[in-house]
Amino acid sequence: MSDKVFISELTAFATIGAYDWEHTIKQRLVFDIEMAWDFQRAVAEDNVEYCLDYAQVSQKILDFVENTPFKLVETVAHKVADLLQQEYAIQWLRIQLHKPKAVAQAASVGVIVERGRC
Ligand SMILES: Nc1nc2c(c(=O)[nH]1)N=C([C@H](O)[C@@H](O)CO)CN2
Repeated sequence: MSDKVFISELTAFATIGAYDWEHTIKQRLVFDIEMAWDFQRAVAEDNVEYCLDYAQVSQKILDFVENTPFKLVETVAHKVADLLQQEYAIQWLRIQLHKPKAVAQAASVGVIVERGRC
């Protein structure tokens, strides 16, 4: 199966950082996510009920990330991957998580987490 749903540049304002001062502010986290999903039934019935609903997935991530304090971007990426695999029957997913202003000289920094098989 090679059908995928993606969410690009999903932006959350989160309490995130390894240092104490970072827990007094909100910082931007940006997610690029790809998720394997078999489109067969959704296409056959042309019905969103059988889709992996990108709007619902986006809201679930934002609700979680914007209401939970984290130290590391690694923790955010792992917990979001866990959340998605618990909530949806996703066989494979890839999350690229950016913390855009964390290194002044870099366009962006962050982590990539991949789960399952495509
Ligand atoms: N691999 C990581 N390195 C760093 C992280 C992180 O979450 N993962 N975080 C920081 C600080 O929070 C930084 O973003 C702010 O100075 C440093 N390195």
